[in-house]
Amino acid sequence: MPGIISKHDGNELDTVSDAVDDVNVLKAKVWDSQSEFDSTKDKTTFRQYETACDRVKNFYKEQHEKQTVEFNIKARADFNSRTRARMGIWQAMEMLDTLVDESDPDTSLTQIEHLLQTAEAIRRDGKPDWMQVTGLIHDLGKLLHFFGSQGQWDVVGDTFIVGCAFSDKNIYPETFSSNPDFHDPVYSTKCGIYEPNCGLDNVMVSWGHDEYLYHVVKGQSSLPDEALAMIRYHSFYPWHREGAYTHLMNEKDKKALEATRAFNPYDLYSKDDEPCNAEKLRPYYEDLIAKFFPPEIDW
Ligand SMILES: O[C@H]1[C@H](O)[C@@H](O)[C@H](O)[C@@H](O)[C@H]1O
Ligand SMILES: [Fe+2]
Ligand SMILES: [Fe+2]
Repeated sequence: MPGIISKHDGNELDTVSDAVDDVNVLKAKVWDSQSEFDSTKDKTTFRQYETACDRVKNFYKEQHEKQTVEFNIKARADFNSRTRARMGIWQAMEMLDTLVDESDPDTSLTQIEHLLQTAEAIRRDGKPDWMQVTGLIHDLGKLLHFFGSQGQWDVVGDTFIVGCAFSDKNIYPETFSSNPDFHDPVYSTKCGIYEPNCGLDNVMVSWGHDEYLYHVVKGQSSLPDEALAMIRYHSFYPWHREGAYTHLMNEKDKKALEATRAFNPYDLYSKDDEPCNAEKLRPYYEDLIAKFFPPEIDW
């Protein structure tokens, strides 16, 4: 009977794709442990969500409940409907500095510190100019918080895909059961509203600082595609670290994944580096910024 055959095939395919996912997780972990970034650090002390404080736990509970397909469509429409500000990169960094990120268990330093620590770690490893600038700007999308966001749940934190089943590779996966999409007959299926292997350009990654900054930077800088991938996916841990959502990837995304993984250690493990001297570093980074950006851009 065709029904039985297709069900049987489907199950086998699911098992194979789960196995592929598991291999990807292992690869990501091996890659991470071998990454050339500071081998003296104990990397197991970062991202400890089980033992994180209530501030972090409450943040994700709210985010996982409120990031629905409906919200994501509205957020993108709102983004396209207006320009929020016009300013240069350094000014944007200064503006962001007052934000304290509620989702982050690993740093209580200011955002400017985190941006400089990331860029400096990349620079110390002798990586190219464009990657240093990417480190310097990668979290500037958190400016959304000053541009009418509803809270922090639509700005910071790890990202995931909406419109298809929430992966259990997300942190606190049980909290998705409070999201109305969790019970939706289409959104709760493996591919949901998407075609298998449709490519991540064609899916909605939960709205926040990554997606926002990606769109801001794309048309207004000369940064390469790898930099855009690093910006767009740096919070997409279930994908770049845990190997989830591979069934939605296409060929192009393989390069994006490689770039994102190359960037991640600098973002994450620089969080306990010594604080930087912003005014001393400023001339160096202003020169770099000028190589890739005009003096002011639309936000
Ligand atoms: O808490 C952090 C923080 O908000 C980062 O900016 C984001 O990129 C990470 O994914 C998240 O875990
Ligand atoms: Fe980030
Ligand atoms: Fe960051």
